[in-house]
Amino acid sequence: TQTTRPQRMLAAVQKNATRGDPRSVVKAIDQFCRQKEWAMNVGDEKGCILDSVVTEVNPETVLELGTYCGYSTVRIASLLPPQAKLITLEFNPGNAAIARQVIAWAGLEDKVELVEGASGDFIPKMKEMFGIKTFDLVFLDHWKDRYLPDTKLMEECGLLRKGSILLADNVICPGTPDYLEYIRNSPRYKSQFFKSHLEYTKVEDGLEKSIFLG
Ligand SMILES: C[C@H](C[C@H]1O[C@@H](n2cnc3c(N)ncnc32)[C@H](O)[C@@H]1O)NC(=O)c1cc(-c2ccc(F)cc2)cc(O)c1O
Ligand SMILES: [Mg+2]
Repeated sequence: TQTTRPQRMLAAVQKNATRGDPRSVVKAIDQFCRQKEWAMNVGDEKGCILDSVVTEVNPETVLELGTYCGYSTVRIASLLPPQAKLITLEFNPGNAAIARQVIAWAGLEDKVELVEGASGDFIPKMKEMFGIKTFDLVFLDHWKDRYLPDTKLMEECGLLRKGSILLADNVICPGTPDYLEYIRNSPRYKSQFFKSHLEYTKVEDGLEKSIFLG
């Protein structure tokens, strides 16, 4: 029977990456996507920008929306301080199952809570489920038309504090026009655009980094 692309990606990790070595997992996925099959990971070019933001923020609490296969989860978790926690939401069960195994191969399962479900259902439950008061960093990489409603939901649920950072993938391609319009014009955010390219291609894309002003 036919395997899925996430399954083939996991097989490449298990074949080419060293257990417990997050950088080798990231490298194996990037090689798979460049040499074998394109996949919608944030990728190596935007991944370096992600790494620099994570390092700068040095967050204790991180929320990732849209785990996919766990590529950005591994990049982020590998840079977190010892007690830090990364909560990642993925509603496709097949993708969640692969992501769990990718995260485990990297040896990062203790830093990551993968929740299988939709962001809209789980964002309001973050406090009760994980005792999280606010998130220091949020990485938005899920359905592009959910960035705006989920940002408003996080505001309403009091999950953002003065200084919380939102980092959004794909603001050019596929694009998140309503989110960009809101976040760039709201007096409650200060935003910065990082020009880059769609993962593994020359197509223009970029990340939007926004700081919540309270
Ligand atoms: C949306 C996906 C990423 C994952 O997000 C999960 N998801 C969704 N909505 C929710 C939710 N509401 N809650 C929890 N999880 C959720 C899903 O199941 C996928 O696994 N990402 C993309 O579609 C994506 C697409 C492209 C892309 C660009 C050019 C093309 F020609 C074709 C595709 C590039 C990217 O960089 C992406 O990130
Ligand atoms: Mg993306």
